[in-house]
Amino acid sequence: MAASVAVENLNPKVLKCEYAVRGEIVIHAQRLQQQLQTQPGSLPFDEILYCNIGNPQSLGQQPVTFFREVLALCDHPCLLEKEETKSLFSADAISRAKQILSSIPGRATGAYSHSQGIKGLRDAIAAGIASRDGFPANADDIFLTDGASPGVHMMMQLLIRNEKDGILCPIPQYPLYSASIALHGGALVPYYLDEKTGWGLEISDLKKQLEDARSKGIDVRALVVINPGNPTGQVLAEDNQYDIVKFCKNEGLVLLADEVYQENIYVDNKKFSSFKKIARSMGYGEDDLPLVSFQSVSKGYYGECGKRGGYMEITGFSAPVREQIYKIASVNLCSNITGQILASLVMNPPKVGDESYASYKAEKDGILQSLARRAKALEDAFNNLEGFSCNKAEGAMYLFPQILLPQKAIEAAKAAKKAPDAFYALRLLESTGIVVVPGSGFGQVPGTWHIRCTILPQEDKIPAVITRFKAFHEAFMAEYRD
Ligand SMILES: Cc1ncc(COP(=O)(O)O)c(CN[C@@H]2CONC2=O)c1O
Repeated sequence: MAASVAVENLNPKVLKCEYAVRGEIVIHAQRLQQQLQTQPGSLPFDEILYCNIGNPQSLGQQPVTFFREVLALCDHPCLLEKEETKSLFSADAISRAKQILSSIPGRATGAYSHSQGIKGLRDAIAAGIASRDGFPANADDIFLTDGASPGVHMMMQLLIRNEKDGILCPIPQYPLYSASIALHGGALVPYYLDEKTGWGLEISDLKKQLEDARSKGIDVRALVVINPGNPTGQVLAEDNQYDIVKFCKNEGLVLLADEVYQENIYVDNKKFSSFKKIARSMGYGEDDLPLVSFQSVSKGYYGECGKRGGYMEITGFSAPVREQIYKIASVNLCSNITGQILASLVMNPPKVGDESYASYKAEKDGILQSLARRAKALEDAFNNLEGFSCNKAEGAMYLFPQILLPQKAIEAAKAAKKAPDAFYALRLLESTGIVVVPGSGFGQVPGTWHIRCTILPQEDKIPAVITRFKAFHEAFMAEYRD
């Protein structure tokens, strides 16, 4: 009897979905890692260096002490009754844990919470947003989520009715968006970031793509903006943000603002401004623009990917629509409480005068300054490789260099039935153990080839990464130079 479940009879939306950040190159890397364990010395390298995913703590980054102190105390409240705790935990972590527990019904971190998240934590996050932006924020607009990803899925689920509903997405884009649009059966409407202008976003191109989609009967519902950008690392200029807000308002689009890298800014001439702040500073209020802002505990200087914390702040939607969003959130009952607590800490870190402020600030600055140095070192190294051109990583956690591959390499890739950048990434992995993601996984201007490499290997490993990468690339080019 034929298998009752086979690829042939699965949901075609699942089959259409792709997520390259953990795709074929990573799966091959995991096989090689297995081989290193069972057959040491059998490969031309002794470790796999995962530069495919923005997962800082998997590469040695340490968590922020204050955040972990508070989480530990919240998860084991009886510690707060013990005298010795005062010698092990900072006074402000103890008081913050008590404050958080008092906002949790029954002080029970093991209980389901409100489906938008614990009200007291949402109050704290709203206060943090207001302090960041200088404009009010409302706890009832906040939905705490298990990372930003589920929030993105919820909004796609809400907005996409059928294949005629389109979502404007940047190309290159973080493939959560293309994957979620595919899973929900919608249409991805691309707008190209301009590599020549440092991945700038041209409103004229947005307009052209929107009109082109509408002419084909696509009802474009929303515009996704990732700022700072993944994989491109650009930080939008404020005047560009003003234009984007105006565009969404004029065209009746929901603005989906992915701001998970808001703390990852490495250049002095750019700073992060939330789209909420931009919209409010333009005088746009609740009735002018439907805006969803996504934040996460996975990035920044905290890098707490595995704790699965984050939120979406929803403004500019009518009460009946908000009820539908609440209903979707309620189906999953609630997000995990540890992630909720951490999201409230990330948005309300120690302040000047707090006992932990000095150590917290030293940890935060140390991590961000090191990330900036690593970004610069890798950017310079890539720009010194034949055929590479790499824009500056102004923010986020990635470099996305373009590679001019020789025709012979492109033909070899074709013979291997692989995209040229995937062919390159596979050869890089097999020669050096370095795992990057092919640009094909993010989308790129047709005929151009890129790779995405994180800036996350610990700083003392960066010279070895550069040396190994350079040696591989020189050999690859010698093999395939036209
Ligand atoms: C732009 C962007 N949005 C949302 C997410 C989802 O994060 P959480 O669900 O963890 O909050 C990521 C994760 N970054 C992926 C994961 O690591 N590398 C990446 O490109 C991201 O880069």
